[in-house]
Amino acid sequence: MKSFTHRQLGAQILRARLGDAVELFYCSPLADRFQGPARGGLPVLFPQFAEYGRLVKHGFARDMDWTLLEHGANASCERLHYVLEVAQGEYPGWPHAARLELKAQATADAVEFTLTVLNTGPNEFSFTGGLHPYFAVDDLLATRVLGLQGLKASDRYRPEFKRQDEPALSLPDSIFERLYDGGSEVELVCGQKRLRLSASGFDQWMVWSPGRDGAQALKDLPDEDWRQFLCVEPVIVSRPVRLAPGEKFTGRLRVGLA
Ligand SMILES: O=P(O)(O)OC[C@H]1O[C@@H](O)[C@H](O)[C@@H](O)[C@@H]1O
Repeated sequence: MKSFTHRQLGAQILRARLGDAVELFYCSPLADRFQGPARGGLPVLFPQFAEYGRLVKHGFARDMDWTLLEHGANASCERLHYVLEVAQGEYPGWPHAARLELKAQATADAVEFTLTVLNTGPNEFSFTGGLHPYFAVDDLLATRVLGLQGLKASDRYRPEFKRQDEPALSLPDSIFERLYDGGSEVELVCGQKRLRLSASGFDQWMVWSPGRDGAQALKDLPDEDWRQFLCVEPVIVSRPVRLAPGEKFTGRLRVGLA
């Protein structure tokens, strides 16, 4: 089985296939022209989500070279295992030590991503972050996210929005950024493609799309490609995870057919 295309920088999975035919992720065709994380696939965000803190946007883990510990495949399964050891004092502004591991596993009916964070230093620390999948869709404007109904939400561009009342979320052609609180399982529906996303450990979903105008501001994304993906991200934002020395966090995202 061959599902994953990946690279050491950020342990970023660029492509993943579910079964024989379903491409899970969008990845920008311009990615190779730019340094840093690719616009697409599955970036890992740690120890800070976006600009919710004083560190660099989305934290430093996506800009560091991880070590590939294992990559194995047989007829029914493919496995990847990356590790990042962060030594105390290595990253300015973050005086802690941690071992991050990203494991990915593809089988015929699901692809699963597991991020663990182990505090390897002498002091407690807290972090935010998560996984930032760019799910490939045929047309963002025909895409719906189900399973968010009743959840509290905060919307960066519509501060009056507080709760999802409609059963389905549909996306506009303008920039969209909404953080949903809770909800361990959602469905992403676009035409024939129906994906079930199940998360554990992470306790919020960030739904993000740059929209038509936002895409023009992103140099690493062709202007018209904003319609080809939607980010539905299992994250930790509002309630940072605290880890005592020796404690470990586990966050998981499973993607299967709905
Ligand atoms: O361009 P970046 O740094 O990869 O971030 C993309 C987007 O990622 C989303 O998770 C954030 O909610 C947005 O605020 C952010 O713009």
